[in-house]
Amino acid sequence: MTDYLLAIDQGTTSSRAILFNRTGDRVVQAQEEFPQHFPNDGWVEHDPTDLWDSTLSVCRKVLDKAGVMASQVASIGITNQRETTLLWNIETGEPVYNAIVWQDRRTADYCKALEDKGFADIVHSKTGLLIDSYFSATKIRWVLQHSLLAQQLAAEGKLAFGTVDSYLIWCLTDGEVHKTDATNAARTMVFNIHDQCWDSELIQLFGIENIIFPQVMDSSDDFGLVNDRWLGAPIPINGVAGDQQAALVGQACFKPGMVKSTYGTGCFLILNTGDRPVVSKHKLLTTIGYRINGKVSYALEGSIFVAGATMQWLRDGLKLFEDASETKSLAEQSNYDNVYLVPAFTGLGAPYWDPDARGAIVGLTRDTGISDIVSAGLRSVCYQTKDLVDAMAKDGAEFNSLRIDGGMAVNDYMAQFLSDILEISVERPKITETTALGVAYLAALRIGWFNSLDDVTNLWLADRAFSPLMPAEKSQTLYSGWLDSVERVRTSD
Ligand SMILES: Nc1ncnc2c1ncn2[C@@H]1O[C@H](COP(=O)(O)OP(=O)(O)O)[C@@H](O)[C@H]1O
Ligand SMILES: O=P(O)(O)OC[C@H](O)CO
Repeated sequence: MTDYLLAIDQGTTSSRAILFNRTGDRVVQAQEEFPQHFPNDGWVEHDPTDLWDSTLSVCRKVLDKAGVMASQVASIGITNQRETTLLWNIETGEPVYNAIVWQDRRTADYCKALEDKGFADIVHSKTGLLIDSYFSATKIRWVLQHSLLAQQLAAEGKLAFGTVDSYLIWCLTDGEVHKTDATNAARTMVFNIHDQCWDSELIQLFGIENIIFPQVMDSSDDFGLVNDRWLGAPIPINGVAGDQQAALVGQACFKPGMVKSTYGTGCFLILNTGDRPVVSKHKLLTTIGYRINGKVSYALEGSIFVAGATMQWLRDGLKLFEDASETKSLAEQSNYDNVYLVPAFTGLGAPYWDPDARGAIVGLTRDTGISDIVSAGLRSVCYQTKDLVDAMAKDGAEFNSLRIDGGMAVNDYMAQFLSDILEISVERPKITETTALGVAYLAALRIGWFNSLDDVTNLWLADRAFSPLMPAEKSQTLYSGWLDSVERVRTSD
């Protein structure tokens, strides 16, 4: 009897596997962190072997812990950090360079030059994205320019590109399958989100021809069989989605106007816009929410590069506490409102898009203490969310509740302050690992465990709702202090 779904969540700082049962309950979970490499200012890399080894290891661990055999797993779903770029030999699987991570800013100058030459409109109209080093295309170009092996393989027609999902699918199927899904493809800056195909004009613009791009599938589809040597049985892969889009599914945001915000390493606010790709005038991204049975649901996205990563920096860099779970009680001890932490460690994302900005702590006085800085760190995530919500409002999207999830969402101080600053209700679901849950649902849909997305809607359960408690006037004063602080670190308009 195949009673389980295995969700793989390959994130920026850790790989996780979660085993779910038929009703979407989490049975067992395993997680492994892996090293981050920062070879230069603004550069962030992962060793592809770490991504693969940690993924395989957590899959084996969950099966082991649960006492479940691979033959009892009906299907696998893969969700992943998006945009992160890998290039490998399609015949041997040997990567030609480290994975260049979404946060990496090494191609910022090249992106600026493209903008100056007037290419922003064509890129935006085809991909829904702004020209930025965040996305895969210019990372691919960088590897091609700096790796002789990559050039040689490209010339021989053997150089494969993929985001993390494709690389893991390639590894899991022992090189049999080179596929991705539409949500991941939509983050590469060479995928036409209207025609649903790789765009040859953009591929030429970025000078990344002669590369083998993965076949683009629905998010709920057939992605091949895991080779039985890895887990002990040939399990099919039936769900694939970028982690932020998987969270949209896990949060059951299926109606146009529904919105979720996921707080992991970064924070990503995604609004479902239905079958209509909405074009932002305020530097938000148009992207694909999910594609099921060939039907695309579009979304509007605001991307913040640093959310939970601020907590990691306060813990590992400043050594202010030992565990992120201490931050709630620390922040509650703070009596100061005027300390602001602007976590622009790798520039600022939406709606500023300023890759050269760097972080700052503003408003320090002689008696500022650890609790004030921790509280400023948690609040910075809420202020940044408000930046996104305001940008969406200017684009005509107003909403009166927001569903939150991700590692940071368990923090009640953060959730309450978020509600206060946004002046709307903030809802937290019972399962905050909605990313893994979402991709498990996508797999379940494909294998017939669910008939439609309505089944997912029926499973969504609230844990707690937070309503605004702060007087609106105070909330607005605090936010204007944030805007002033951001102005101090910005390098461009
Ligand atoms: N109780 C907490 N309060 C605040 N931040 C937290 C808490 N628990 C975890 N985090 C932060 O959440 C992040 C982990 O979330 P996760 O969704 O696993 O991220 P990712 O998928 O990006 O690796 C870390 O950056 C961590 O610092
Ligand atoms: O690793 P996360 O959860 O912060 O997600 C990373 C995003 O997918 C980057 O776009």
